[in-house]
Amino acid sequence: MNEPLDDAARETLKAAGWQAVEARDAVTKTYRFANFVEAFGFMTRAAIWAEKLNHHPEWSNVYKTVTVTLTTHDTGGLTALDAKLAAKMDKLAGG
Ligand SMILES: C[C@H](O)[C@H](O)[C@H]1CNC2=NC(N)=NC(=O)C2=N1
Repeated sequence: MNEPLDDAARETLKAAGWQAVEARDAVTKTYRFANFVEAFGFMTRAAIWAEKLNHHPEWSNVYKTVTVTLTTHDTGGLTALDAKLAAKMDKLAGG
């Protein structure tokens, strides 16, 4: 779980719309929802999963958009935990 993410898993993230962040080993995605309640509902559900996985996003919300950055702080880069949380968030966002 704590090894750097392999190339295949990085490709999977890219294909799912997660973009590489410049100057650090992280990925980012902006979700756009119908309204603020949908956006905040997503964050609430994602937060419960993040706590369950003990893996937490860097994120921000402006009205109906939620911008998420994922990386593993303990290792300073992407790991399987980020791939797992990314997939979970995509599912919760309906994607
Ligand atoms: C002690 C605890 O397991 C760690 O601080 C966890 C909590 N959540 C985390 N979240 C993320 N994104 N990266 C981490 O390295 C991390 N570490």
